[in-house]
Amino acid sequence: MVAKVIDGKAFAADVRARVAAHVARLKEEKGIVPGLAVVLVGEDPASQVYVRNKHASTIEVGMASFEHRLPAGTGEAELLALIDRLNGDPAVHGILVQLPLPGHLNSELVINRIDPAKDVDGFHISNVGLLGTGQKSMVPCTPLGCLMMLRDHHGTLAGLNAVVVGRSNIVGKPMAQLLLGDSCTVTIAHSRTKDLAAVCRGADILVAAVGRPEMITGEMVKPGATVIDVGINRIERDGKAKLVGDVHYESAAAVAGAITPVPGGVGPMTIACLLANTLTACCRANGLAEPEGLTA
Ligand SMILES: NC(=O)C1=CN([C@@H]2O[C@H](COP(=O)(O)OP(=O)(O)OC[C@H]3O[C@@H](n4cnc5c(N)ncnc54)[C@H](OP(=O)(O)O)[C@@H]3O)[C@@H](O)[C@H]2O)C=CC1
Ligand SMILES: Nc1nc(=O)c2c([nH]1)NC[C@@H]1CN(c3ccc(C(=O)N[C@@H](CCC(=O)O)C(=O)O)cc3)C=[N+]21
Repeated sequence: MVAKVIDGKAFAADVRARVAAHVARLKEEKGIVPGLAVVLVGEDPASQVYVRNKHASTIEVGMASFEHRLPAGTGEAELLALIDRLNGDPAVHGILVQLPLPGHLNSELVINRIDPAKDVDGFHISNVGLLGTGQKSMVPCTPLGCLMMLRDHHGTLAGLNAVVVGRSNIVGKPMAQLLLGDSCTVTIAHSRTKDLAAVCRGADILVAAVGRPEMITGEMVKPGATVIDVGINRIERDGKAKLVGDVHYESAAAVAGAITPVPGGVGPMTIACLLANTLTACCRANGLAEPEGLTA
C-alpha cells in the first residue's frame, strides 16, 4: 500500500481562510478585532523563526499582532509584570509565551500567570484540568491540529486504537485526552515502554511526538494505519541542513494508509490552530457565538 499524504499545508491554508472570513465579519458587524500577543524571551534562532511566522500569519488573517521581544536576561518579576499587563489589556484576546524559556525562568509559574481565558496555547493548569474532565477549554494548538486532520480523514474516530508516542504536557498528554474525547482506545507510550514496536503495530492511529529523528520505522506501523508525525528535527545529511520528523517517512509511507509529511504536515496546522484559538477566545470574551469546526 502507498499511503495517502495528508497535506497539512493545504489544510492549514483552509483553516486560516475560515478564520479570516470570521475575523472580517467580526470587524464589519461588531467593530471587534481579535488580538494575539506573543512573548519571546531570548534569541533562540528556531524560536525567532516561529515568532516571525506567527506574526505574519496573524496579520494575514486580519488580526492584531503584538510582539514582545525581551532580552535573555529578563527577570521573572519583569516577565510576570508584562503578562499582568497583557491580561488586563482589552485589545489582547490571546497570549502566547514562546517555549522553552531561558533556564533561570520558571515556565510553570509564568504560564499559570496567564489569564486562562487568554491562554491560546492551552497550557494553563485550568485549561489542562478542563480538557481532562471534558469541559470547554482552550485546547493546545498542535494536538488540536492533529485532531482536525484525523477527523477529516476518518470521519469518526470512535473505537479506533490510538497510540501516542510521547507524554509531554504540550503534545503527548493533551493529544491522548483529545483522542479519548473522540472515543478512541488510547495508549500512551514513552521512553520506558516495553516493546515499543509491538505497541505501535496495534495502532490504527499512530501519533509520534518523541523528538528523535526518524525513530518510528515502517516495521512499527500496522498496514493501513494513519500516521501523524509531530516531530520537528533539524539534522544534517550529506552536508546539508534538513528538517525531518520522528517518523522514517519512506518506510512508514510504504505500509501506512495515510501519513503527514515533515515539513508541511502538523507544523503549519499548529500555527493555524493558534489563530483559531485566538478567534475563539475573542468570541468568548465578547459573549459571541464561537466559530464552528475550529474548536475541539
Ligand atoms: N509540529 C509542531 O507544531 C510541534 C512539534 N514539536 C516536536 O514534537 C516532538 C516532541 O516534542 P515534545 O513533546 O515537546 O518533546 P519532549 O522532549 O517534551 O517529550 C518527548 C517524549 O518522547 C518520549 N521519548 C523519548 N525517547 C523515546 C524513545 N526512545 N522511545 C519512546 N519514547 C521516547 C519521552 O519519554 P519520557 O517521558 O519517558 O522521557 C517524552 O515523553 C519534537 O520533535 C518537537 O520538536 C513540538 C511542538 C510543536
Ligand atoms: N508556547 C509555545 N507554543 C508552541 O506552539 C510552540 C512553542 N511554544 N515552542 C516551539 C514549538 C514548536 N512549534 C512549531 C510551530 C510551527 C512549526 C512549523 O510551521 N513548521 C513547518 C516548517 C518550519 C521550518 O521550516 O522550520 C512545517 O513543519 O512545515 C513547527 C513547530 C510551536 N511550538
